[in-house]
Amino acid sequence: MKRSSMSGLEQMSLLAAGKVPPPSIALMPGESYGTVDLSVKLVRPIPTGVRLRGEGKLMNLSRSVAISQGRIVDDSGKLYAHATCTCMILRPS
Ligand SMILES: CC(C)(COP(=O)(O)OP(=O)(O)OC[C@H]1O[C@@H](n2cnc3c(N)ncnc32)[C@H](O)[C@@H]1OP(=O)(O)O)[C@@H](O)C(=O)NCCC(=O)NCCSC(=O)Cc1ccccc1
Repeated sequence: MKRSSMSGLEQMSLLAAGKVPPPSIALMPGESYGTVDLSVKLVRPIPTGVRLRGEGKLMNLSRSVAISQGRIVDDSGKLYAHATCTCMILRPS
């Protein structure tokens, strides 16, 4: 069956992958992060065959928590989905 749009899970995966810049760019050697929360809003179906762009921004970085936002847009800037992600910074003890 030929599909005309992406599933919610596919869109979420795209957003999760696109939660760029990941907190890792702000991490020191030896540090890592774990995703605590990922909130996704799918505002219109994504048709197949459309070129999309994933955009991400690190909104805030505290000692223990990184908050980033991501969005999926097409070439004209039309918004398809956006997400907010909260990650815990994990430091070696
Ligand atoms: C339907 C709603 C949740 C709410 O919209 P509303 O508050 O009623 O606002 P409004 O009417 O202003 O429309 C806003 C934009 O949405 C578009 N559109 C609206 N209805 C339909 C439709 N029946 N079919 C296609 N497109 C529709 C509409 O053209 C407009 O886009 P445009 O400005 O012309 O480019 C919308 O945000 C949406 O489809 N999100 C993505 C959901 C998704 O992909 N989930 C992934 C899992 S798949 C799933 O869940 C199954 C499912 C898929 C689609 C629908 C139902 C079930």
